[in-house]
Amino acid sequence: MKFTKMHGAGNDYVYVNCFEEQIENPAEIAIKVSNRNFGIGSDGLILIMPSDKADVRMRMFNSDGSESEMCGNGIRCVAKYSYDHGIVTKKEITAETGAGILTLQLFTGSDNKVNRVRVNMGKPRLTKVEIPMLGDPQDGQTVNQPLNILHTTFNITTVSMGNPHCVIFVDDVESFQVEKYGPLIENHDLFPRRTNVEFVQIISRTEVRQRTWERGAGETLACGTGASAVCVAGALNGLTDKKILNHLSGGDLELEWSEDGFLYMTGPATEVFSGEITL
Ligand SMILES: N[C@H](CCC[C@H](N)C(=O)O)C(=O)O
Repeated sequence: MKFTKMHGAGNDYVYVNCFEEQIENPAEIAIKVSNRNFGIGSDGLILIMPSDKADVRMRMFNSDGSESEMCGNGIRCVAKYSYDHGIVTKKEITAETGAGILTLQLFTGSDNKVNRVRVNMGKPRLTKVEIPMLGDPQDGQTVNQPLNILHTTFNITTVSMGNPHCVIFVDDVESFQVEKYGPLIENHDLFPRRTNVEFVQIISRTEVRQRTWERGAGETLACGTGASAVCVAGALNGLTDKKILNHLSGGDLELEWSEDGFLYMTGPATEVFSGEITL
């Protein structure tokens, strides 16, 4: 199988060009190639596919083999690959994802290769049914609600960007035990399809620092849908403005929850190397 290794702010995936390759068992391949000792090493597998609804289609699989509806860092790299390798020739393209058809603006460097992408991530979904999460649908949005984990009470705000996110604001994110609490919340009964978990320290009304425990992948260096959810959660809680700079462990993302209701994410996309692997 031919592949290209790419990352968005350190959130790294193995990409397969399915305009040229056919992948029969993506979940199994995701587990195998993601292994950082016995495989290629990545946070998961992303397929770049033809679409009859958009310029390209993305399917995304976490390192545990589970498929997600959307991947923010991944879709920027899909756009980069598609332009750099001639699948698309325009600098504004559409991509079919599990979260709907998204519009992306591509920015190139002096080498005419894409290095930054601005994604219209769509509108955040805020009802319990849309997250999805248990609870009375009549209760409306989940903003700053208590959740007890191991005798500690966390105040959670839940947002879907097509995939579920549970956002928790903490005083000191660097010292926070992400690996202790992340999996307990990811797999909590409250979330029938599990959830991604974002731990966020407010730096100012326009700047935050985020660490992420991802559904199906563990702690990653960045999470684009998670950063989008954090932008929404910060505004809903009155802690941030609707346009923020998010410092993730692997790099920075710019987020804006615009007046039109759409969430815009802007960030880097980097190609590391290409190769071939016998599975
Ligand atoms: N683990 C996520 C998918 C990857 C999201 C993240 N890598 C991003 O950049 O949005 C989930 O199962 O919903």
